[in-house]
Amino acid sequence: MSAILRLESLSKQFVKDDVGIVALRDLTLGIEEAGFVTVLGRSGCGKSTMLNLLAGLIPPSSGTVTYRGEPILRPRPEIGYLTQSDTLMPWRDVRRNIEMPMEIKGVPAPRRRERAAELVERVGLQGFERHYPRELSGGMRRRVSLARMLVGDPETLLLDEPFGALDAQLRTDLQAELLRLWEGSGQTVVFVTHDIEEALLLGDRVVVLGRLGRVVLDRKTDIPRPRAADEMRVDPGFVALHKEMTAALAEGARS
Ligand SMILES: Nc1ncnc2c1ncn2[C@@H]1O[C@H](COP(=O)(O)OP(=O)(O)OP(=O)(O)O)[C@@H](O)[C@H]1O
Repeated sequence: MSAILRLESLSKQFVKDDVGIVALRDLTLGIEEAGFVTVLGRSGCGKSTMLNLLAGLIPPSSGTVTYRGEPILRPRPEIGYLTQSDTLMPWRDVRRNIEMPMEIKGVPAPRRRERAAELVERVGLQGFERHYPRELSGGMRRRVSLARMLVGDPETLLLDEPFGALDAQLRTDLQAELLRLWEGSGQTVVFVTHDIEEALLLGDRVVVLGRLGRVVLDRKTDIPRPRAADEMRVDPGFVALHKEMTAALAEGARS
């Protein structure tokens, strides 16, 4: 397997009030280029810590994280990261939030405008360019965050429960939009969730993490796309995978 991202014997320990908290212990995982991998795990098993390490936001306590064979020591422009909570700037409107990564890179204003307009269209926010985050719904804010992540054309996308706080219908819509944006793009996606159905509907490979990031199950799913949730729920193959994931999550919580 040619892994674009590789975690090798990775451990992460935090220190809080002089007490060590182990978040990940000895995690080894390779992520293939252009694939859609979902990482499934209960709350607290170290999923966000793993993404923060992949994003180069925090250093490992031991072990290595590499991207195309190079150690990840700081955030890289090739890797986009969509965190669980909103990090939009409240004082910037939609367009200027989307333009922000380009501003940091020093892209000239006309090019920024043009690129932001493309992204606004891709995520379906036409007409809202001059709105501020507080004037948008939760789903729209997620779209802005998605657009801001995509604006620099990252090769790899890290998404941390990006649609967790949304209602079921909106979540389904945004999942479909994400797949539409990803399909044929050649981008590598690592999508973290604690929802089994979401993991199976989106990923081609599901990695189930247990306590301290232990890999309990690592499974290629081979479910043909498109995958409609209502059809999948009655599909025997999907139901069997769902059961397998449920058992893996339960096992991960035990040990
Ligand atoms: N900055 C930090 N300082 C101290 N402890 C931390 C820090 N970040 C994470 N932890 C601890 O590391 C463990 C793993 O946390 P992490 O956020 O990675 O889990 P998670 O699987 O993403 O959880 P959730 O699904 O609830 O977001 C937890 O015990 C958490 O309290």
